[in-house]
Amino acid sequence: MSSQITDAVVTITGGTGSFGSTMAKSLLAEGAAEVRIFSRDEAKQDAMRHAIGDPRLRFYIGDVRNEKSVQQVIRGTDLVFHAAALKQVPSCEFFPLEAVATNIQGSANVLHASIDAGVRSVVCLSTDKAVYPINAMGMSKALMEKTAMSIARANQDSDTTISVTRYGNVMHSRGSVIPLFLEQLRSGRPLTVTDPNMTRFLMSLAESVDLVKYAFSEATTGDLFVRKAPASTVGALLSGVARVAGVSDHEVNVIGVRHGEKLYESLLSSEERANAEDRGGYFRVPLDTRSLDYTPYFEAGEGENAPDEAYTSHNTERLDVDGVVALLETLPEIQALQAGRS
Ligand SMILES: O=c1ccn([C@@H]2O[C@H](COP(=O)(O)OP(=O)(O)O[C@H]3O[C@H](CO)[C@H](O)[C@H](O)[C@H]3O)[C@@H](O)[C@H]2O)c(=O)[nH]1
Repeated sequence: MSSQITDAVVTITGGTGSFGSTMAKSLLAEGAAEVRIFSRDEAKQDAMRHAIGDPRLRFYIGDVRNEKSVQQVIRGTDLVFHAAALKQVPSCEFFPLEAVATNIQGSANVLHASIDAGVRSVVCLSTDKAVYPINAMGMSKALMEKTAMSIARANQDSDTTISVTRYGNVMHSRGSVIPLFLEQLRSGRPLTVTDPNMTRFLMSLAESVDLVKYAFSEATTGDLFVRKAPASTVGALLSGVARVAGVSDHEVNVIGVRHGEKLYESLLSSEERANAEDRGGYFRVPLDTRSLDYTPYFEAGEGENAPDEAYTSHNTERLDVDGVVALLETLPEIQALQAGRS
């Protein structure tokens, strides 16, 4: 794996986010020749430049919607991690065409530019919200996946391997529920809980970086990878967060399910799971290589595997409060919080 990174030129689209900066540090530590950060916001780029301070880190202002800017950063690149996206459920709900432009059309720009430039491998980041999508963010990510797969199918003889990774909620990510609960506990406000029985997959940022690297080193073009992950109810998560914060007595305010929100998430649909290869810690769903012959879709059966049960946050390994606490205590942010208290 390292040998593929050593001396490589890597582009990370949407590279100033928490995924991008963690991945960039890891690539630099593994001996990448150059890591190109492609994003829209010069202030975030400046902050990252100061925080990491490595001359091999190069910054490109641009937008995945703008083909020219994408072509410019990708020229001369060996590997691409495509993380740029509109990810917030409400903003995509209000502005779905913006999600189409960035998440679907922008991804197509990245993929075409990568093939044209002879990039070795492109990994596109997707989300559990793309499975049985109910909101515009998930729908646009589902279509990004389909776009990636159709471009992979049409370019199987090219030098470029295209793959997709899907992961669920990243614990303690910006704007997510764990920092919100911590802030509510710190300020003595009631904890706002949507539905204590709702479940979510739990994954750390380090694990999401591992999944993307796994896809990069293992993929045949058109593969989709999912990392198996435990889940918990929001009720158990809340109790776990309170315990690591050292708060035993707190008020809970049940606010109800938010717009566009599911009771549980799925990482694999039932059809995908039936066709998935179980690789221990990961599932690999290979490309459906059917040609442009429409007949098998409409008239003939193909003896495919019968649909299995979907892989969801309701039926994966379920952590109780002790399990949630053990997982939380592996996060650097929680370790810093606990160190500050002792
Ligand atoms: O005040 C709150 C906020 C959230 N939750 C619950 O906590 C869980 C996690 O909520 P997050 O907001 O952390 O994560 P979401 O699954 O809702 O989705 C988040 O991650 C997505 C990426 O997958 C998008 O970025 C999205 O906009 C962002 O909210 C959910 O069950 C939610 O109902 C609460 O109980 N109380």
